[in-house]
Amino acid sequence: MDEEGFVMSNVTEVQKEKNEGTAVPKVNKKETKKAENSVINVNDLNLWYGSNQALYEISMDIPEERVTAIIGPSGCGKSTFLKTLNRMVEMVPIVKTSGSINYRGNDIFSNKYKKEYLRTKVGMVFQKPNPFPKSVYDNVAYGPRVHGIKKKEVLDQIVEKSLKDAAIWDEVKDRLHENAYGLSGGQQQRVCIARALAVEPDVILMDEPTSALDPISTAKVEELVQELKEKYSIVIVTHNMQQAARISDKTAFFLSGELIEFAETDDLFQNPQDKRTEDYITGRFG
Ligand SMILES: Nc1ncnc2c1ncn2[C@@H]1O[C@H](COP(=O)(O)OP(=O)(O)OP(=O)(O)O)[C@@H](O)[C@H]1O
Repeated sequence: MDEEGFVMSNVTEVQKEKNEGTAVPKVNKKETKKAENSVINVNDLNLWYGSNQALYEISMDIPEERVTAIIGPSGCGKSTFLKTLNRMVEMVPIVKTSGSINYRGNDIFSNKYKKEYLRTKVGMVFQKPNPFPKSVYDNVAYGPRVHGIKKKEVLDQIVEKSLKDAAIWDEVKDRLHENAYGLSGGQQQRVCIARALAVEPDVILMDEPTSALDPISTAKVEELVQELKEKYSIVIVTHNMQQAARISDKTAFFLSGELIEFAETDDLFQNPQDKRTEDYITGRFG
């Protein structure tokens, strides 16, 4: 049975309705044959917003050059977990954590570790496209300029390569100096991905990057994710289980701040080991 087939057989009518509006053209999921190395190791992570605990004893290894999906009902801690991986969650001053996260073997919570460096290497793409009110060119050149790159030829090369890697070059190459707000939502999201790529990240965190997009733009971003995993490790939060099944290699199911199950995506959807995972993917709750 093909990928859509198995998902449809597992996802009930309730869930189909929830995913309504996501009649996304089929994406060819690229199979990864490489040996699995991990890029981020999370151990016994707990997180509190003030006195409210949002994450409980999370341990998982994020694989290198693969797509990891985070699924689970609203409020289960998906975004919190994602934003902890590059310490953006600490922008909320009441946040406290315990446990460890190592990025390429380095403890990201260590005083010696620079958050700015971490956020360059572990970049983020948000739910709603959020270009700066600047030209397409200046959006993509922003990060490299902050890192001190001034030469026009070098910036030109970075901008072109990043836009090509984000599969948007052909659509914007004649509009580089127009305001990015003039692009469609789907184009803006790919410019935001290009902006993230321009500082040469290693890991890309995506927080529901297609939830504000129409099905065609969603398919383009999903295809792009398949291209990007050749070079980058991707972690994507999605509400949409069909999307997780379409594009991810591994899936983590979160519930009430706990990691319930983390497995190869096909295994998690076809043969969930935990009853709570099964109930969720068959639409019994959430
Ligand atoms: N800035 C914040 N201050 C206080 N509590 C927060 C904050 N952000 C999130 N929380 C709490 O942390 C818990 C997890 O929220 P989080 O946004 O990570 O869940 P989620 O699974 O991403 O939800 P959704 O799918 O609705 O986006 C929730 O109980 C939420 O109320």
